[in-house]
Amino acid sequence: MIRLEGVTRRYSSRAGDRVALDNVDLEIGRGEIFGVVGRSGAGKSTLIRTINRLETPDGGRVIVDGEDITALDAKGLLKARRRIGMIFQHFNLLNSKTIEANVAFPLMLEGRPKAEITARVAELLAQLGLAEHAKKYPRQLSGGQKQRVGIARALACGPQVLLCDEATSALDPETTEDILNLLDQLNRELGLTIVMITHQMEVVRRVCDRVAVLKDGKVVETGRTADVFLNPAHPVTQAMLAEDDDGFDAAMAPVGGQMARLTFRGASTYEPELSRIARETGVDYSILSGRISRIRGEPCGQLLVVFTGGDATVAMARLTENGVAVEAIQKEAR
Ligand SMILES: Nc1ncnc2c1ncn2[C@@H]1O[C@H](COP(=O)(O)OP(=O)(O)OP(=O)(O)O)[C@@H](O)[C@H]1O
Repeated sequence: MIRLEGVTRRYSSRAGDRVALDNVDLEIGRGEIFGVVGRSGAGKSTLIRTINRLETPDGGRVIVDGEDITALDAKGLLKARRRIGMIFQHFNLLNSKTIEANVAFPLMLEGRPKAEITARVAELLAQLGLAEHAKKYPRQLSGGQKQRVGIARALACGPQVLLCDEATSALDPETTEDILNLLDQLNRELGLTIVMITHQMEVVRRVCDRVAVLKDGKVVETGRTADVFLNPAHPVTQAMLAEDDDGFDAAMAPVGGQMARLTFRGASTYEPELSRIARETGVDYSILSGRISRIRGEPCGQLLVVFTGGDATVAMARLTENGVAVEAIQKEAR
């Protein structure tokens, strides 16, 4: 659905040249929810803005639904943008206009007939639970309601793609959950392809099918969210996930024995494999840290344990045979 091929974007300033995107290749499938994460300044905003050409790349191509966005003239670009909606961290609503006028705005720009606009706006406001707010102004709404208006406006022209620029970063956790549920629902019901940039790992864990990690304008890691989050390969991914976790430092644990990280996925998450195998092999274990959660709906758990007594190597082999991913950790090496 969306393909970035060798996309490069440079900025020049008095302080010197800066490469915000460095030869980025990325493929996002139709109907996917795709997350882009990275530290501040990694190039996330620049990347998402090349998809609707709010940023024009210096090199490379951006293909959306078979069309080269980078090659379009002004008229072609306007047309293409109807297929690509966007929402923002601070909503970017027109504060002097009512909610219904905000949602009507892109349809008016398109010159649609008045009766059609009225009907479409009513439909969108009802769909997003905003009907009772139609005559209000943005300042009279909460952050979550404002983001719903942003989504209604972004959907007005019936896009295939929705770009979300830190769409939940200004919202409290409960409202974030509400907006993520809504995006999830729109993805399923409309088949909408969603690209979201965020610094909130929890947002990716909750809704993204796949994720890309950016560092210094380069994609350093990409894959299915569960694969990347349970087994992060790049140091920046590892660091961002560790900050998001409880910050537990295994090296500080005052225990001897064989330390291991165990990863359970799918149904095995709920099976008592560890205690069964410990009993059968005669090892003892202490749990140093643990987390059981869902990543994009898939149950998964990760435990950091120390095996003492018995033969830890046998216990780890048995766990592996039973579908648990086992990573032995050399304490000194951490
Ligand atoms: N208009 C601009 N002019 C000059 N440099 C820019 C401009 N926009 C972005 N940059 C630089 O490009 C790099 C990438 O910026 P970008 O905003 O894409 O990163 P980001 O990952 O979205 O960061 P943040 O999470 O802080 O928003 C940064 O070094 C930034 O300073």
